[in-house]
Amino acid sequence: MTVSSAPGKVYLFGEHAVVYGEPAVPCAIERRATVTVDPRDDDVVRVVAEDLSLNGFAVEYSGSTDEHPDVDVPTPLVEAAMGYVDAAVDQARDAAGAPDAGFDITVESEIPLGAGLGSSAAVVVAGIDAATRALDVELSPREIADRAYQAEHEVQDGQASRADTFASAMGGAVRVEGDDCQPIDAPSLPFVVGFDGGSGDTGKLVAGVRALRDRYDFAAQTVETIGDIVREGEALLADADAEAGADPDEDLLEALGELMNFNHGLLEALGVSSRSLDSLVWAARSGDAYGAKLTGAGGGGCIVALDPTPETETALQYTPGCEDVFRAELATTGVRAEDGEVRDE
Ligand SMILES: Nc1ncnc2c1ncn2[C@@H]1O[C@H](COP(=O)(O)OP(=O)(O)OP(=O)(O)O)[C@@H](O)[C@H]1O
Ligand SMILES: C[C@@](O)(CCO)CC(=O)[O-]
Ligand SMILES: [Mg+2]
Repeated sequence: MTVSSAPGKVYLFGEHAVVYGEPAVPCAIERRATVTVDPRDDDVVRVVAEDLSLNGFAVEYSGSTDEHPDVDVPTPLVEAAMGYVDAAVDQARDAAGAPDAGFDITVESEIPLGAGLGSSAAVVVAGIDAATRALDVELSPREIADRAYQAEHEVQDGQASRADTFASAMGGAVRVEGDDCQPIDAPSLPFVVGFDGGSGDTGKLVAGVRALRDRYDFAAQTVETIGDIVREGEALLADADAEAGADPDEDLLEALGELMNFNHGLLEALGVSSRSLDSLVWAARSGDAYGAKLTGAGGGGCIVALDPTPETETALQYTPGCEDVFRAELATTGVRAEDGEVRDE
């Protein structure tokens, strides 16, 4: 049996624009998905994913998505829901040259689904690591990131960047621009996450931005301007030259917060915010956060704010429609074995 975990993430800046080659800075956070894999003697894949509740049903099915799942919901819904796990299994089989490998898989996760915290990337990254190790293949975190990106790309109909999967596989703060993915040094940023209880469909939201961008030059320019915000933010982080994990100074937080606010405004213009996300963003700002923005694909789910004091958490807790508030620590480790195996670096 192999067990692997991988973290979710928040975007300091740059979601959506990163899909079109602009840079982005996602940061891995200490909320993890854990995948347990037991190899089988046959070619069946059996997945237990209790968090995956469709119309109130937990999904458990056998035989990859080719066989009829044992739940009382329409097959296309289950197929859509299981897409990421299936894609991770395909990548692991491919990496091991074992197209007929069967597995019993259990997915457990602390990351709300479809809420902008990268649950899909964490499940895919942890799934590929656990399933390849179950087949006696050890991939480096970069190789896992690359395969996890292929999986997300496939499930999201060709509309995915490397950002979520790279952050989840490597941990820490990272910078992604097209195929260029690098870890970066960032101070310990005081992230506060507010969750509206909702979710958005990443593939659909990305398709919506693409349509706007194809239709209007000013939407294409908006995407480029998000890239400018990211470049400005990176320069601030580089100038601050803070040691990874050090406490950031107030000037840096103020400047980063201003850029986050600007970034949120442009995401809103691109149609990926929502009434409740906007309301959480404004609650965080009135709670004295340095800045606040939606994180991830949007449509519903989470916002991220910067505040070292408890004020933003308190303001969010008292905001109608806010289901959960928590402080998100930077996850310094990306994908890792939870079964005692030590990775060769
Ligand atoms: N615990 C889980 N068990 C099984 N599948 C999961 C789990 N968590 C996430 N997934 C898969 O990931 C999908 C959600 O991915 P999606 O990309 O829409 O949102 P996200 O990754 O949480 O947010 P974002 O991409 O905006 O950061 C779920 O529909 C499911 O297919
Ligand atoms: C919206 C998006 O930029 C981030 C989703 O967390 C999509 C992607 O990068 O694949
Ligand atoms: Mg996702």
